[in-house]
Amino acid sequence: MKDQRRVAFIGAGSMAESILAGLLLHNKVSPENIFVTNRQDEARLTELKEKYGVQVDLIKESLLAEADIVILAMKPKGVKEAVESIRPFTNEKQLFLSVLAGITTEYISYLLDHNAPIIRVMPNTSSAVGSSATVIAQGRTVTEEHMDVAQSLLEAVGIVRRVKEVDLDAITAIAGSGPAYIYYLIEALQKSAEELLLDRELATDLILQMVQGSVDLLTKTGEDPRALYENVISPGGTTEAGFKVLKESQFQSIVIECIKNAAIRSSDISKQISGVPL
Ligand SMILES: NC(=O)C1=CN([C@@H]2O[C@H](COP(=O)(O)OP(=O)(O)OC[C@H]3O[C@@H](n4cnc5c(N)ncnc54)[C@H](O)[C@@H]3O)[C@@H](O)[C@H]2O)C=CC1
Ligand SMILES: O=C(O)[C@@H]1CCC=N1
Repeated sequence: MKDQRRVAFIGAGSMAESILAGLLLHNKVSPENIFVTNRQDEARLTELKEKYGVQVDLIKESLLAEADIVILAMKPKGVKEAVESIRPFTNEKQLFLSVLAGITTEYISYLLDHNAPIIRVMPNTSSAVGSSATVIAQGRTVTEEHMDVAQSLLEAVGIVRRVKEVDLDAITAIAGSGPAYIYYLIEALQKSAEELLLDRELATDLILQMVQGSVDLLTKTGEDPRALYENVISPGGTTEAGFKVLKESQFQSIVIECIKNAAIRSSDISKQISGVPL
């Protein structure tokens, strides 16, 4: 069902665009009810207006006056300046969603200086095609009804799970940053195909279907990844030869380190910017 609430995006970068594109693609909110602002980049706002038909304005007062739901989508380091710039035009009836990595609901509450409900959200860029793996976590003054509103809105851009805010650093590292790691792996597969003199277009078609098919098999069988990769490895065969290199270079340990480092960064952002670790 279409949501009649008016949604204002504060920040007009790649994450804001992914979410608004997903909301429009799934007809969840009409373009007349989506308002977008940013710090000062008028050309970017015009680009979004032309591409999606959304309402844009550099002047935050009129934009905020119209909004039922405010989505904070600037970089974490810009949160103080951004929230201070909108604070006079906000009120406790508005529902705030923050997609900012590492920024706690308590800190946003402190910046707003009132008790508006704030839900911390961690989506990913697959929102643009309705395939995000999104979580929502309840801030202090958030009710179940607010959570239902956020869930229903964000389900237009993918699956939504409710979690505790304390788990956000780990989830940010896995599901928020995760697409970048998967694309990096896909790029490595493309580079291998190139070194093996395969046609790039053919290789890309095969790689993408292979990745998609692997996810489909996992999902449809409910098997452990281990059972499925063991099925692929024929003794003395090609996969075993490939795996030898992965194991020698401790591929899984490297991935685990990568995710832990991203989670530490999320927690460090909290400490550096808000000084209030959760
Ligand atoms: N890119 C991603 O895959 C994901 C990003 N996020 C979070 O989304 C947020 C935005 O990330 P991106 O879109 O990648 O960044 P971006 O750099 O593409 O966009 C940031 C936007 O915020 C605007 N902005 C900066 N200061 C502002 C101010 N004072 N008032 C209004 N707007 C202001 C900028 O003009 C720009 O439009 C970050 O906090 C990030 O942690 C969360 C999940 C995934
Ligand atoms: O790299 C970042 O900090 C953001 C948060 C998750 C994905 N991108």
